Amino acid sequence: MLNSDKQIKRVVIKIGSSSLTSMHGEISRRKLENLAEQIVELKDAGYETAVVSSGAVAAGYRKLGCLERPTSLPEKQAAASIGQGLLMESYSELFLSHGYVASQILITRSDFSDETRFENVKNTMNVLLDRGIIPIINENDTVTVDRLKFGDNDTLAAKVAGLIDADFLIILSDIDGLYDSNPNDNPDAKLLENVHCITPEIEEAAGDSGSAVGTGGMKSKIEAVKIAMAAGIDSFLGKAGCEHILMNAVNGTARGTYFEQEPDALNLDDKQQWIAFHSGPEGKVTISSHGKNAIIEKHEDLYRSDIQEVIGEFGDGAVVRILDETGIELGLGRINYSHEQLSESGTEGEQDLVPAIAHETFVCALDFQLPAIG
Ligand SMILES: Nc1ncnc2c1ncn2[C@@H]1O[C@H](COP(=O)(O)OP(=O)(O)O)[C@@H](O)[C@H]1O
Ligand SMILES: N[C@@H](CCC(=O)OP(=O)(O)O)C(=O)O
Repeated sequence: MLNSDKQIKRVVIKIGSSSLTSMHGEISRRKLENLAEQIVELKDAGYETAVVSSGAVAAGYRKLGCLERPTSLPEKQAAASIGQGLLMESYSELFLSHGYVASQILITRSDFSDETRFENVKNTMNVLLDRGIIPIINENDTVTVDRLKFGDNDTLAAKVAGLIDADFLIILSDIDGLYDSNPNDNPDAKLLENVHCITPEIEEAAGDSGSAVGTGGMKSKIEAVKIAMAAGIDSFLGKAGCEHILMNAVNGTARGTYFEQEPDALNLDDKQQWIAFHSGPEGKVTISSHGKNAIIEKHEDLYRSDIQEVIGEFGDGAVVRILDETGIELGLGRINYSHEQLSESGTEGEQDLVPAIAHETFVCALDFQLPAIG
């Protein structure tokens, strides 16, 4: 049940492979029609909707000649290049029959880690949404290498939700919500209807995928929810195929799990979200207890004189991890000096002209559950 009075206008809907395809590696027309009708129901009611759709590999592997979902990267990429086209063809045709235009956006992680490309994707999506188009987003599977992948579309959906300042993230899966333990292992697992904070117990309960086509399992859905929460976006996790699940989800009455932050929770602004989730930190700095006190307790800038050790190589403007004297990670921030400049000694006066890390570019690990950043 959604308790807050927050107005929902812009919604990101993530649809997992199993919610779109049959067990035999083909698009399920019945499932897709049902989903398209539900998205149209939201559009007709005035919601702006962006869809993050998985299913490219699952929809294409059979036509590639594989009997089951392939595991090698080239075969997955080849399957995706078949399946993605088929998926888009179906989405376009179904939405057009209801008077809506669909568009395709394929992105890679490097499109998000490059600030200019990040802005471009954002501007493109905003134009599409403002004009009533339904963007269908997926990872550009055919060109990404494992090391540089988002990896799963759950976290991609949460990052897209943050990118376009969505009000609500709906994750549709083959299960009707988050259970207090993995239902594949425990038949007595109970559905959690409302979650306000991702606790270690929840992380523990979230297991891997139970299906032959899903990839992320509940683990990646919880990672996604953490990203959405940090951006101030509430989420819902429910089962695709249930009647009016999307409309009921935005109305707060659907069966499933609602992830809703406490009203006084801190949120990251756009620039901090980029630092936290997209940048890819390039090095580390260890700071003094004086610096720690300044940036964490007093919310002040950090100066060169507070930096005790520089680890790795980075240019000025890079995002770095900030550690305390004992090596505990305090957070991430944008550094205004290169590693070489920091290693040079300067006079006191020069050191304090430009802060090493301005407080507004600091993302505190104690305030936000920062997911592992690759
Ligand atoms: N605590 C849990 N609660 C619910 N489902 C869980 C949990 N832990 C693991 N799972 C598994 O995660 C699956 C959903 O993830 P996944 O198969 O990747 O779906 P999708 O293809 O929709 O992304 C569920 O069907 C279930 O088997
Ligand atoms: N980009 C991949 C999806 C990967 C993925 O996250 O799948 P799922 O766990 O079903 O949401 C594809 O389209 O096949």
